[in-house]
Amino acid sequence: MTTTPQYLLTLRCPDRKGIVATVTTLLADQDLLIVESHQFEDHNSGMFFMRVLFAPESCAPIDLDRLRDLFRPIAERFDMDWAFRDVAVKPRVLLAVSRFGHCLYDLLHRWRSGHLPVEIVGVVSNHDDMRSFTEWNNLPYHHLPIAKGEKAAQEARIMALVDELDVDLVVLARYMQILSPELCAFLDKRCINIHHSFLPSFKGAKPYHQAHARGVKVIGATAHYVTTDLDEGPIIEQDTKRVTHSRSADELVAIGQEVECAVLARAVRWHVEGRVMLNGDRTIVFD
Ligand SMILES: Nc1nc2c(c(=O)[nH]1)N[C@@H](CN(C=O)c1ccc(C(=O)N[C@@H](CCC(=O)O)C(=O)O)cc1)CN2
Repeated sequence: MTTTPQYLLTLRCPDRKGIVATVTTLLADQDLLIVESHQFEDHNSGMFFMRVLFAPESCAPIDLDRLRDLFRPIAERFDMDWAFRDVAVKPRVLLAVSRFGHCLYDLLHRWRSGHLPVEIVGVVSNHDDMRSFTEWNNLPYHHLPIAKGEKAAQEARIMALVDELDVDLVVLARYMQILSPELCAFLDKRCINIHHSFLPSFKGAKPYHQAHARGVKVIGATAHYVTTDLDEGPIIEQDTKRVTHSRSADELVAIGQEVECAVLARAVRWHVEGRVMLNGDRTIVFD
């Protein structure tokens, strides 16, 4: 059964009268039907954000470059940062993992079940633990260990892989290495990490043990874009789970894994569906 082609417009610009009217008039003039539309004005920054999913009335594919040419004068008039994309073109995703596989298993299950609109092009790791599971999923496994003092060389191989595989998004699915400022800059706005705490609490490598020592009654997980400042990147999604005094640190680890998987999967899906827009050090999520 052929599905109607769908396209996405995302934009941000200084807020002023007539943005929505002008954008939707152009789409209507081109016989394009709006399927879903979200907009938000940030009073503090005076910036306006918009996401429009649209489809051709004719149900026939459109010439996206022609639409871009028609839209460009509008974008210049409103000083927009904008992008059109064909929803059928799936973003190419590279997953990164260390020893804990729960987020990797979950993402690959959702992908194989058709619940994640991406093309997973491989898995990279500084350990060999997840090779068999990855290759069982018919995906290439790139084992890039970090020899003492060789972090820069290992990161250079990661950057080369990202270019070779034409990767649109790197997902740190419990990749337990701190990325250098150079790698963060190379992956700017296209690298999502799952941190196993309800940020800003308990940054660093062992948040569940920190949480247990603090005696918290709620634990959680946070998906965020990766920046040089550890666990400080713009937050995309968070969730929590109540816990009691009776839980050991290891039990918190087990309870938290469920939350990590759900939070990371939502953040990745929203990112690849163009539902996440950066607003300074924060995000706007049109879910
Ligand atoms: N530049 C960034 N790199 C990474 C981030 C980030 O936000 N910015 N997030 C981490 C993931 N993470 C927590 O979510 C995390 C990973 C690793 C560590 C850490 O201290 N690692 C040690 C080595 C630990 C080991 O070998 O097991 C280290 O790198 O020296 C803290 C937090 C991913 N990277």
